[in-house]
Amino acid sequence: MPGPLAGFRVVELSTMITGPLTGMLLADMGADVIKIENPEGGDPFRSYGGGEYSAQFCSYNRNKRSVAISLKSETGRRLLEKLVTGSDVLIENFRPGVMERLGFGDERLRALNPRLIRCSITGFGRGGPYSSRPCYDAIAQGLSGMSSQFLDPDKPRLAGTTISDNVTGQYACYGIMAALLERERTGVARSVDVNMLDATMAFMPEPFAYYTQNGEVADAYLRIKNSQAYAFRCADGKMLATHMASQQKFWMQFSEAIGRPDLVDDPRFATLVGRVENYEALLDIAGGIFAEHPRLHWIQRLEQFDIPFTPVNSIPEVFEDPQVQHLSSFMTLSHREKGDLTALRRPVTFDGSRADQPTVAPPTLGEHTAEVLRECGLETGD
Ligand SMILES: CC(C)(COP(=O)(O)OP(=O)(O)OC[C@H]1O[C@@H](n2cnc3c(N)ncnc32)[C@H](O)[C@@H]1OP(=O)(O)O)[C@@H](O)C(=O)NCCC(=O)NCCSC(=O)C(=O)O
Repeated sequence: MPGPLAGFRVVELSTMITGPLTGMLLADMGADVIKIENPEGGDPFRSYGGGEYSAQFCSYNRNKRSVAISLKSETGRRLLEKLVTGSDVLIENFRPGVMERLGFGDERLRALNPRLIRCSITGFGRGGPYSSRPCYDAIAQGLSGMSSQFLDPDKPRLAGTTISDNVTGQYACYGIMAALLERERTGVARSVDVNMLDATMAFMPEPFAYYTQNGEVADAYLRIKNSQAYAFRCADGKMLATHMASQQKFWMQFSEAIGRPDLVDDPRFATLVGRVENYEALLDIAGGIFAEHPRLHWIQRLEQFDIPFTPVNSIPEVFEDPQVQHLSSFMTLSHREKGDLTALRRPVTFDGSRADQPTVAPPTLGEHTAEVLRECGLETGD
């Protein structure tokens, strides 16, 4: 595999999003990631929507190898033992206690390979009153206070995208990278623990700071007002968002762009604080103006006046967006049996080039079982 982590081996015992994302972030950097799956259907994410190659599963498992083997069988245990001995990192996102029951608790792992960096992802940590509960994205969003931050207090909504899961996977990767760097320098391999509750709170430090420093809760509406973000519906029904930021020059240019230079002298809107206080009034005035022309008109006009703005793109529109096309953000992965698949590229490039981006399609269940067993000197059924 090309990439800066080429030569590092990772064993991934993970399902759904958190652990698989962590593994994929390392695989995207060139690590050899071996995902061990329960032969009974594999990662449950595979069968979301039927089949074993769902869009959900494919989003988090490219550039990996899949081994389908029961870790409760003799061969499975021997394989894991060999893999642990020859790997740099082990990622698991089971509930606390599962690794011990499988016979691979901390002490055993350390004894098998003192250089192994073990990364454990849990819902709530390895101890404490909730530690044995099952955890999914919605649970961490609710417990962390994140759900309460979404507008309507009578109907708190979950963020549609799986923010807690994805953020946890990224923090786990951050921990692993730091541990790897330290191990390379000092020879000491540490255990990395990340839990979804802490990760989600760490992702949104502002409401906690705002509450402790100002004694009140800044809800999402207040934050939008403070951030000077506006969304408008244009004449063709399409949405457009602008950001006035804190800079006065953008406000002046905006007033000109919408044909209302007089607003600059309006005392309600003259300062940032005024515009926050009179957010609704400004939204009404500008909203009426945006409703007069289709979105394309406004895109051209706001660009001409150097306003920070964006169309609120639908997912199909993202593919068509000229900047997304310029960045080549998507790539095609080809699988021998499954055909072509469109996938996002790694969002990090080195030396201005995409050349070291690994491009292996997600594996089918057990695609590499025989290959990995052979590499470990084992035969199926041993
Ligand atoms: C996701 C979970 C709720 C799933 O709960 P469970 O299905 O009850 O799994 P557990 O982790 O408790 O236990 C896993 C069991 O599978 C067994 N197991 C695992 N792999 C194997 C293989 N290869 N062979 C045989 N048996 C296996 C393992 O030994 C355990 O058995 P026994 O020892 O016999 O019990 C939980 O794992 C969890 O809370 N994980 C931590 C937080 C997390 O990452 N959540 C998912 C985020 S993704 C997400 O939220 C989202 O998609 O949305």
